Amino acid sequence: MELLQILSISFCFMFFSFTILFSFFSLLVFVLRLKPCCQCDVCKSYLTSSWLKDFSNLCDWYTHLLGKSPTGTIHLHVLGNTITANPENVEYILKTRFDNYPKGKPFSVILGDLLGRGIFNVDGDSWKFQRKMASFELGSVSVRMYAFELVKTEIRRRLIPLLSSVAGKEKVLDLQDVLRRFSFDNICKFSFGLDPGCLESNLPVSKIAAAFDLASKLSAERALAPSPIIWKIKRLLNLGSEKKLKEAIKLVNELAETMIKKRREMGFSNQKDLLSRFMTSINDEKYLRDIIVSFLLAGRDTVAAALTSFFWLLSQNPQVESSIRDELNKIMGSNQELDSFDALSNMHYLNAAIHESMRLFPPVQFDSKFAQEDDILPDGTFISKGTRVTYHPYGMGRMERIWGPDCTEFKPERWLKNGRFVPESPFKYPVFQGGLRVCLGKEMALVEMKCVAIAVIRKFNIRVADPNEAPRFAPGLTATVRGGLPVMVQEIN
Ligand code: HEM
Repeated sequence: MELLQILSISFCFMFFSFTILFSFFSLLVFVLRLKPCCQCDVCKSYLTSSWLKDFSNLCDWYTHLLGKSPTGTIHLHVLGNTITANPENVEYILKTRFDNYPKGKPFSVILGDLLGRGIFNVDGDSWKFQRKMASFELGSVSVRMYAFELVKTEIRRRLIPLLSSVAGKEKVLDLQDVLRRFSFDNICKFSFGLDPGCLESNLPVSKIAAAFDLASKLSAERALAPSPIIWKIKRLLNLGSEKKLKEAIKLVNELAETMIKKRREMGFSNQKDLLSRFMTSINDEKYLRDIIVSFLLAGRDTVAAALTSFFWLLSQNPQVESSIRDELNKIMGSNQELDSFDALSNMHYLNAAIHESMRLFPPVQFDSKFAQEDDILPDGTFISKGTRVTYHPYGMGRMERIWGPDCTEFKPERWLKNGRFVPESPFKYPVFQGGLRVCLGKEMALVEMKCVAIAVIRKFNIRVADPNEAPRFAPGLTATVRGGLPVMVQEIN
């Protein structure tokens, strides 16, 4: 007994000594890695957060710096991050030298606990395999029709009744929350054939949605730290935000496992959803869980973010809203509901308004890669091996040299030629990324956004409760407005 006690005391002593030594050593590495000698204004401003005096969003400050840079490229030395808003550089990174700019290990470590080996977090063969499977599924017309029907059902059964229930009642509704619930239900139905019912009229608390939100927020916050050492120590000691992250991921895992189990019980061989397709060729439960989580992330927050800023912009620009109404009246006549998928392709003005809205408010505001080898970007910027290279869709959408002097105005007309929508180069407008890893859900997302826009604009006037307040974003993997988007709803007679 005594021997056991002595052994356990010695073990505890050794464990704590090791932890303290490790923490001390890590702190030393952190201080050295911070490059305190970098006294440039940008780094000082980042470290002291003094940029907050002039800008309410980090991406607005970056946009300002990118606009001032003659090359459209800036450096945040303390983060080892080169940020560019130069379309030639973006094409070079995403297409020409794709192999030299993978997601890289630092990124996959930051998001690894949440995303595991899911498509967003891997390079090489594992990425190729998932991309091939998912693009086969998402690329076919029949699948888009299936998505169209699912979205229409969610609109008819849940979104419209919910908006009608608050219409004209002087009641403030958080539209961002409603849209997140809407897109969560859709992506779950589409990807897994299961309906979480988040947009039921009593707005139930969804454990998986809440755990998922917290996990993606805390994972994204890891990337904001000047050194990974801090969160790694916290993770090792299971402290603070890392403790919360671990708990949230545990819940996500449990619920994802339940989804896989349910799908198995229901049978998957004849189903149309993505999970069933993957289940026919993958037996590894952990891998299936990672795929599920990646698709939730891909399809939920992005669409909700895009629609939230779309309705904010419409409420600031009523002339755009009435031009959309005119187009809908012309194409749909007196029909309240869109009956044919093909009619969407004739709505050029609506398509232009949606693209224009994501130019100013891209759901993915920036995206980083890591250089495999030393390189020189087309604008002459030297990139050393291991550097984080970030392209910045938010900044790019607001660059005068790309979009002209009216770049900050919301003008769908800039996308139209003779009344027809004309797309832009994905490297000038990398909202869905571009090159070899271009978004696989782009067409589906556009269908979903158009269906919501049509249904809501034809039936309601949405007015933002505080129209003078510009969106302020919370740190996260996708753009999320702090405090949501409080709106008032009126039904059109
Ligand atoms: C407005 C909505 C959307 C936007 C703005 C958007 C944007 C993006 C961006 C920027 C990426 C690149 C991310 C990276 O590599 O780091 C991406 C990748 C991806 N997106 Fe989307 N997305 C949207 C909706 C969707 C939807 C609805 C789905 C699926 C149902 C989807 C599926 C994917 C997948 C699977 C990838 C990974 C592609 C790869 O790595 O090869 N996206 N998306």
